This record gives sequence, C-alpha cells and structure tokens, in this order.
Amino acid sequence: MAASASSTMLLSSKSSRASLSWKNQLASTSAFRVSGVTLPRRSLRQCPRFIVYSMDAKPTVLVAEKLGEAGLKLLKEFANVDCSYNLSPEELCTKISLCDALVVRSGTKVTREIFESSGGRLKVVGRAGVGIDNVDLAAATEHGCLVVNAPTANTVAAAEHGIALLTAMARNVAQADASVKAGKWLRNKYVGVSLVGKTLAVMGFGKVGSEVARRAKGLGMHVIAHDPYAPADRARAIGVQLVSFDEALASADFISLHMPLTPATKQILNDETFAKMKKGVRIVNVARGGVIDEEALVRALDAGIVAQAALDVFTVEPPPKDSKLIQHENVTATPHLGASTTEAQEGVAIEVAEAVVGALKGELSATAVNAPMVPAEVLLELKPFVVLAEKLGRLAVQLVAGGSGVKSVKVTYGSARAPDDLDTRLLRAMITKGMIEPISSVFINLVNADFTAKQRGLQISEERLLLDGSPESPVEFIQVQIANVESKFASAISDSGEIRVEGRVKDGVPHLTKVGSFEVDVSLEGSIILCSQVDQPGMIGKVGSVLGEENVNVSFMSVGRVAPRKQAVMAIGVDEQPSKESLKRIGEIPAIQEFVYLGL
Ligand SMILES: NC(=O)c1ccc[n+]([C@@H]2O[C@H](COP(=O)([O-])OP(=O)(O)OC[C@H]3O[C@@H](n4cnc5c(N)ncnc54)[C@H](O)[C@@H]3O)[C@@H](O)[C@H]2O)c1
Ligand SMILES: O=C(O)[C@H](O)COP(=O)(O)O
Repeated sequence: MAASASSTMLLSSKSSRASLSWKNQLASTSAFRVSGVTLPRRSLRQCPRFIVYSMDAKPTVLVAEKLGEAGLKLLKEFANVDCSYNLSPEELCTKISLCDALVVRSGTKVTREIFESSGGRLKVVGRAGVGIDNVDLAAATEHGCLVVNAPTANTVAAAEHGIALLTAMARNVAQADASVKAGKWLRNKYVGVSLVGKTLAVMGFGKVGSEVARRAKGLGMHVIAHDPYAPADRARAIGVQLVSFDEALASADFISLHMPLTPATKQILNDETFAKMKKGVRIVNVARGGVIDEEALVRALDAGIVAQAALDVFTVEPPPKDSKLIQHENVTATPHLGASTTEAQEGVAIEVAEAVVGALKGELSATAVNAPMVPAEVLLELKPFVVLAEKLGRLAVQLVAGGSGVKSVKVTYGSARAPDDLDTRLLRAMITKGMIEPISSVFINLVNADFTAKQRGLQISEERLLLDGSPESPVEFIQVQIANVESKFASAISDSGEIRVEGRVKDGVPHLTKVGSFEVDVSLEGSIILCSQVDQPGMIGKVGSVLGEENVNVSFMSVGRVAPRKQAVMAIGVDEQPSKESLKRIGEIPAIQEFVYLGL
C-alpha cells in the first residue's frame, strides 16, 4: 500500500483536467506527488484514485482578489498562478474551466454557475478570510469542490477594528474630523459618551467576539455575551457572562455584532428586536451587513432607539451612494476594513495558500469548511482500509442484478477499538465511491460522498461490531450488505437475504474474505471471477486451464464451501480481463452452476 506521511485523499482524479489527464501522466512520468510524498510509478496502482499531479505539470490557481505577497509566493512554488482581479461574473465563469483552484476574499461571489462552468476541474476554493457567505457551499459540495478558509489570521485585526469603531463612535471622531476639515469648530456638538462602566453585549462569542470582549474589559466596560453555541467556561475565563438574546438586547448600552451571516442570523436586528433595546443604544457591526435589517436600523436611528451605529459591513457592498443609512449623521461607516491591516493580510494570504496547496496535493485541510477533517495519523492508519472499502463497494454493486435499484446498504465494521476510537467517515465515503462510480458519471470524494448518496436515495447505515482482542488494527473486517435486491450471483445472497461481501486487510493488502455465506480468501487486486458449484475434485484445474489457454494470469484461487462435496463458491483472482469467449467457456463447464466476472 502506498503510504503517505501526511493526511491525504479527498480529491478524485476522475475529474477532467483540461490540460492534464492523470492517466497520461502515468504513462509519461516516472515519479509523482501524491499527498505531498513522492512515490515511484508502481505505487500508484495501489493508491486510491486521488488527485495526482506530475511534478512537471502544475495545477492552475486563479487568484481573483488581491492577496498578500507571501501567500502568492507559496502558491507560485506549487502552481501556475493567474492573478486576475475585478473579473465580471461572466469572465470568471469562462476562466474557471481552466483552473484547479480559485482564491477569493469577500468581494467575489462564488456562485453555483461558477461550479457548473468549471466542468469538474475546480477542486478547491480558498477564501482568504473567515466569512464564507460569498461562497455557495451547497453547490461546492455537490460538485465535490473543497472550500477552505483562513479562519484565524485576521481575528485580531477585526477585533481591533471593532474597538476602533466603538471608541470612534462614542467620541464622534469621524463626524468631528469631517467638520474640522470643513472649517468648523463645533466643541459643543460633538460631546461624546464614556465607555467605562457601560454594558457591552457581544453578540457571537467566537474568535473575534472574544477578542473584542477582552479588549473592552480593558477599557473598563461590563461585558456580557450572547452565543447559543459558546461554552460558558470560555466566557467565564475572561470575565464575561453569557446571557440570552433578549437579555443582551435589554441590558446593553453598546452592542457589538460578531456572528456569521446564516439563515438564522439574517436580519436578526430588525424592527422587533430594535424595540427590545435600551433607548439610546449604540451598535457596532464588523460581522456581516446582512445580520441587520438596514431599513429598520434607519427607522431606529430616526426614532432615537439607536443613538449611533458604526458599521464596517453592509448588505450590499459597496452600498448605494444615496443610502439613507450611510448618509445618516449618527452613522460612522468604513468600507469593510476589518481584516485590512498589513499584518492580517499577510497572515491570511499564507493561511489560505497553505490550505489551497495542501488540498491540491490531496491533503485534508485543517480549515476545510465543507468536508470532515481527518488527522494525518488517523488517515495513515486507515489507508489500507480505505482501499478495501472502495473495492468492497465496487464488488457489492456489481453483484446486483440489473434493474434492481440499490437503496439500502448496511456497513458493518468489526473492530476491537472502542466505539469512539474509529472515525468511519472516510471508509463510508469510499464505499459510496465504490458503489456509485461504476454505475454513473459522478465522481465521489470525501466532500460529496454523503450528499451524492442522499441525492441518489442511497441509505447507508453503519454498525460497529465490538470484537475481543488487541485493538492494534483499527478495523478487523468490513462487511457490506445490500438489502432488497436480486443478485446476478445467487450465492452472494446471505442467509438473511442480502447481498453480502466482507473483506479484511492482510499484510497491507485488501482481501475478499466472504461472499454471501461462503468464506473465501482472494486478494483484491486485478479482477475476480466467482463461480458456484458443488464441491468436487478438478474444478480449479478446469477453470484454470481455460484462463491459461488465453494467457490470463491467475493470482489467487480460493474455495469456500459449506462442507466437503457440498455447495461451494470458488473465487479466482485474475490479473487480466478474460475474453467473453473464455468467460462463456467457464460458464459451460458442466459442474459450474453460475458465475460472475467482477472488475475492480
Ligand atoms: N469586517 C471584517 O473585515 C471581518 C473580519 C473578520 C471576521 N469578520 C466576520 O466576523 C464574524 C465572526 O468571525 P469569527 O472569526 O469570530 O467567527 P467564529 O466562527 O469564530 O465566531 C462566530 C460565533 O458566532 C456564534 N453564533 C452563531 N450563530 C449565532 C447566533 N444566532 N447568535 C449568536 N452567536 C452566534 C458562533 O457560535 C461563534 O461562536 C463573521 O461573520 C466574519 O465573517 C468580519
Ligand atoms: O470574513 C472575513 O474574513 C472578513 O470579512 C474579511 O473580508 P475580506 O477578506 O474581504 O477583507
């Protein structure tokens, strides 16, 4: 089994890469990079089909918004980088079919049309920042495209900007500055309010929210927070009390917004919720414009419910020039500058570039937004089982008689590991891949496996069988059962009526160890012929000689039987695909009751 020292897989090589087919690379190159590790050519046939770039053919990354130099440098070391800013949606759709990755900030809408236009080539979208509300995540997932972001590098910058807006608003800095520049000297007009002793409600106690809270405490404010998902002890640790949404609204002198824009937070500040606030409340928003109903905010400002607002983000960016909100004298506005410090932009660029390059190499990203993260060490251990899982899925689906739709699949993992010590998402994804890819044109990876299964009405249930013994190996066996279908090989139907195949990893190599109720043992390499017959002498020789006549190499043979001279299943591993004529001749051997040829 080809092993990688780093985390891996994710990207299927079945995608069409306009300039580079992975099979062509195989033919013309002697070494490859898979998951960041250089492998000799022969290793590849043992690798699951992940994205593979030959070392002399680079992927292409489109950088659609300005990115820090350090990030660009990292990208250029691995890929051809096309920096094209201010593309229209149409231009972006045209370019994207030639790109393996796209890097954006918040100014580019990565829509469903973009994924559709990519023709399957786009494998990674890198968001150089936190908010991914400008990326159609559902469409990305459906197209098997990984989305990664840079969730940490601009946290401090955003928090500092929040504090800058808070203090500037309280002391009318922006308005006073404009009036001085207009030749006025209005000392009485711009009397501010003090922060010390005032209550600040931080809405969204995540990375930015908690940094804002920490800084506001330093300014002598009483800080409370509302976040349905934040652990109370994290808040307590910095002296912040978590409260309900209504309590936060009712008791705050200042409200600072730090939640993501989601269907649940969209316009969470609206006429109804403004009415619950203290009269004269002041609001800061460095999160997303869409969390405020901006027309309702204008009404609340006019009514004096909200005394002032300081806004870095808007529902539409840039907002219309004649926006009543922007023009309001009690509003301070900045053009989405939260992340815009030199330091944050360099950090974000490096963070996203590393994630994009890692993803292009086939590594799982720690900042994946739409895929589970599998730690490198877990992945290394699971690798042979990943191959086994895909092959069992592939075998099981080929045993289904044409016309019987596969709907219900049960996977059983026999393991001596404690139940919470085995992450099966990767294995499930590979079984799905094995089952769906042979019968469709869809390519499956960890990003879209569950989605695709659901879309096709395929229900995959999983069961853990806790085995005695040493938990050295993560999995002892994997069993795949397909219920409520006919089989083209009746002996593959188990006593309980499902198609059943079971396999194990032996010396790093996946083996088929059970078909229906018959124990067999055949290495899952090349292809397999299954025959059923009444156990009798000479059967192996008869089938072997038909194959031998055609120079088809037999790699393994194994017979599983109920009892000597009773019903048996013979599993034959072959390196080459036998001709139809040979298969017909095998079927005509008098003792053979049924047989099936299964490609792997
Ligand atoms: N203005 C800027 O330039 C700028 C810069 C960085 C981040 N941001 C934005 O700030 C926001 C926060 O970023 P972050 O890095 O702190 O993200 P984060 O994921 O670390 O924190 C968000 C928090 O919001 C909480 N949350 C979710 N739904 C909520 C709800 N209904 N009510 C209250 N809390 C809820 C989450 O539990 C989480 O703790 C995001 O919208 C991000 O896009 C803006
Ligand atoms: O979500 C974020 O990271 C911020 O809003 C920053 O967005 P930007 O990258 O467009 O500045």
